[in-house]
Amino acid sequence: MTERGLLIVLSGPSGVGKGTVRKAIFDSGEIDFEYSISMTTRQKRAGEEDGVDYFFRSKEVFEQLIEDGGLLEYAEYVGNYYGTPLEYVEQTLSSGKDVFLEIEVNGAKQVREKMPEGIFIFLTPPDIMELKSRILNRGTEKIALVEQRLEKAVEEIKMMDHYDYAVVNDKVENAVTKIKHIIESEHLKVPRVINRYKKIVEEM
Ligand SMILES: Nc1ncnc2c1ncn2[C@@H]1O[C@H](COP(=O)(O)OP(=O)(O)OP(=O)(O)O)[C@@H](O)[C@H]1O
Ligand SMILES: Nc1nc2c(ncn2[C@@H]2O[C@H](COP(=O)(O)O)[C@@H](O)[C@H]2O)c(=O)[nH]1
Repeated sequence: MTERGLLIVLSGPSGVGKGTVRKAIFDSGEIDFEYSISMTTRQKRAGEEDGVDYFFRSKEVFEQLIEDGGLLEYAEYVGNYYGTPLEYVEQTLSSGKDVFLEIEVNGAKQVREKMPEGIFIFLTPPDIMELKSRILNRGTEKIALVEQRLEKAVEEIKMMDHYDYAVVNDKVENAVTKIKHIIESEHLKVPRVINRYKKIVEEM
């Protein structure tokens, strides 16, 4: 039987750098995982592509998927829905590949309840002013929305103690190194290693 992949959940306030760090880990080529593309009802930003950055769907389609049980988790975040399609996550983990989720805290809490074997990492900014300047510099949100996201951020940072690991994203390379170590260590945990040996012995 194929060993189930590892579920890696990266949370943290909007603008902290989750996407930047995840892409840098992937581009390093040292850690293999599949990124779970989320679904959202928010408007596409300039440069974003459907099926790459998100599955951009209407509120009606999203609500139907909730009703059909098609989401592993979902949350409403500053006026829009965001959620993780269940089938992709389940199939990919079953095929033995690691899956990486990049989601906000309420969604992560739901995943913790359903898949407690996952690793839950909280990415935090060095301070709130740095977070504000990252969101502003990204230039994707109007000022009123930046303020709303910052208010959310304060609440989200208070939920850090629900996570297994906390990583400060001061410099991208520091956060990348730490998260790579976390993932590598999880793969070295005894139950996983025993499983791997079992498979080798069975194939002998
Ligand atoms: N360590 C860092 N130092 C300075 N700037 C950073 C750092 N990490 C990310 N950034 C910048 O901060 C901005 C936000 O990063 P990014 O979009 O990756 O955040 P995010 O957490 O994925 O946001 P969201 O949750 O809203 O999608 C980007 O402009 C990115 O280049
Ligand atoms: N609970 C979930 N949160 C998600 C998901 N995909 C993204 N997100 C988070 O939403 C906010 C806002 O994202 P943005 O793209 O509008 O800046 C941010 O914290 C994302 O991480 C998801 O599937 N579920």
